[in-house]
Amino acid sequence: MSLELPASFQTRMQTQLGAAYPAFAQALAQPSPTSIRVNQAKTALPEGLPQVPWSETGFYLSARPSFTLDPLFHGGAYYVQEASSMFLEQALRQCVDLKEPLAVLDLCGAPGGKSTHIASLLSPESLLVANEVIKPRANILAENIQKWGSGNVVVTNNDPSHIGQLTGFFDVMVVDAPCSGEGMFRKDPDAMSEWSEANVKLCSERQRRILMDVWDALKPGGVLIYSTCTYNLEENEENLAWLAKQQDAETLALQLHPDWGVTATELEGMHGYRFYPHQTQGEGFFLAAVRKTDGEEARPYRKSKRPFLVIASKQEKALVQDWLREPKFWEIVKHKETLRALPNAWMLELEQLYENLRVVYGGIELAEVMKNNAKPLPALALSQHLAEDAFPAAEVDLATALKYLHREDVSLEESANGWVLVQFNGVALGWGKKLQNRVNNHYPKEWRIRMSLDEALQPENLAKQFVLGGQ
Ligand SMILES: C[S@@+](CC[C@H](N)C(=O)[O-])C[C@H]1O[C@@H](n2cnc3c(N)ncnc32)[C@H](O)[C@@H]1O
Repeated sequence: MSLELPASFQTRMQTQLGAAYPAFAQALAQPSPTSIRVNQAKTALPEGLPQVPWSETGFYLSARPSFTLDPLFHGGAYYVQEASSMFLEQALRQCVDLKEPLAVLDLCGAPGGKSTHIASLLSPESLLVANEVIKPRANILAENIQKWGSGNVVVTNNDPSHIGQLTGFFDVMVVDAPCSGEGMFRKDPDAMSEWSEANVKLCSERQRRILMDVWDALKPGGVLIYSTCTYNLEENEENLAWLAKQQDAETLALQLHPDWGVTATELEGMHGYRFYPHQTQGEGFFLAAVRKTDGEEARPYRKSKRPFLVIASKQEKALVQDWLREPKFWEIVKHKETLRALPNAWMLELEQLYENLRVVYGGIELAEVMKNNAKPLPALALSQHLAEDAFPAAEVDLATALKYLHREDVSLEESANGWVLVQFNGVALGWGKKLQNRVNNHYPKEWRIRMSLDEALQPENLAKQFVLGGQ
């Protein structure tokens, strides 16, 4: 495969890389590597897969399987993520004390690669706000957050300028900015057809606006991690140098292992890290960690008279009290018919978020309550916090798991009547309700597998190995 790179992009890269340009161009003609990041809260790390060097839970696959046909993918046991972007892990581990309870923002969150990664790295006592400005993309982010199952995450759908009004709210902010996508050319040829000099300029200006809009929401002393998947200086080093002129900001140096092949860069005292496909096994990527050296502290938040979060009644709480592993950790709130669990320690901050932002999803959606009856919701099935004995589980084979995820009728022979957690290889997929002579499939319509399963259900295909060794 050889890519027809835009002429002025080639000229730019020749200037930037000099003698290394032919190796770069050659690497772009190779297929892009496939990698996944494993959710250790749901499954063990695989044995025998080559590791992404800068991530403890990142692994390369030798080929790209049909992830849609792997139930563990739907169960949030792993996330398919480009390897270079997993370098975020190094920035967080090296610049932030992850044992502390932190308020963290992922500003440009959809579809959720970095948000799910951050959620796994934070302590359970932390709070992550995963934001996405484009509504349909915010819904996809919310779906992936529910499947990952962390619980201490709120998904919002706001413009950076709205979030910027939460002065001094966040200890850490990740800005994985929309960019011209030069680093994605071999993976996503559409990025190449949309590339132009004018678009690079437009992206750079938009990134500056985003950084300025959200800056006030970072605490003084807090860390902002800026990343793009593009190579040009305008969207990377030049933006950081510009930021340092506008605000009290300095970059933090990261320790690199020489084997990683990551390139350290510097412009006007601001440091960044570059991933080139001829030097690292991954796509093009840029990252810098910035510390805010001065600025306004958070103002004390005064709850408004009408609370935005309504605490559930004693009777309502009693319906779900045995469903979570550590009930004391959570506060149960009610909105319309829905009961949700939110981390107790963050209720004041959550009140502020619900008052000021458009919250698409928060905490763990537990149940819909009707006439003193609680119907468990999909997010609870996929939650890392579901109490083990709260519901009977039915382990199903691959064919049944796929039919369940396709929203077909399935039979769960062994289980008693009532709500049953459908699971594959020990990973929960969702709810079934067993009645006298049938099972109601409660997998959400919006999440169902849409492709035909005819071919996948052929015995020879069912026998194939899956990504994490299940079958
Ligand atoms: C590089 S993608 C984020 C990928 C994501 N962090 C992940 O790891 O899965 C950039 C995101 O920024 C969003 N975006 C576009 N314009 C924006 C703007 N003006 N302000 C903030 N975000 C924007 C896009 O919708 C897109 O989801």
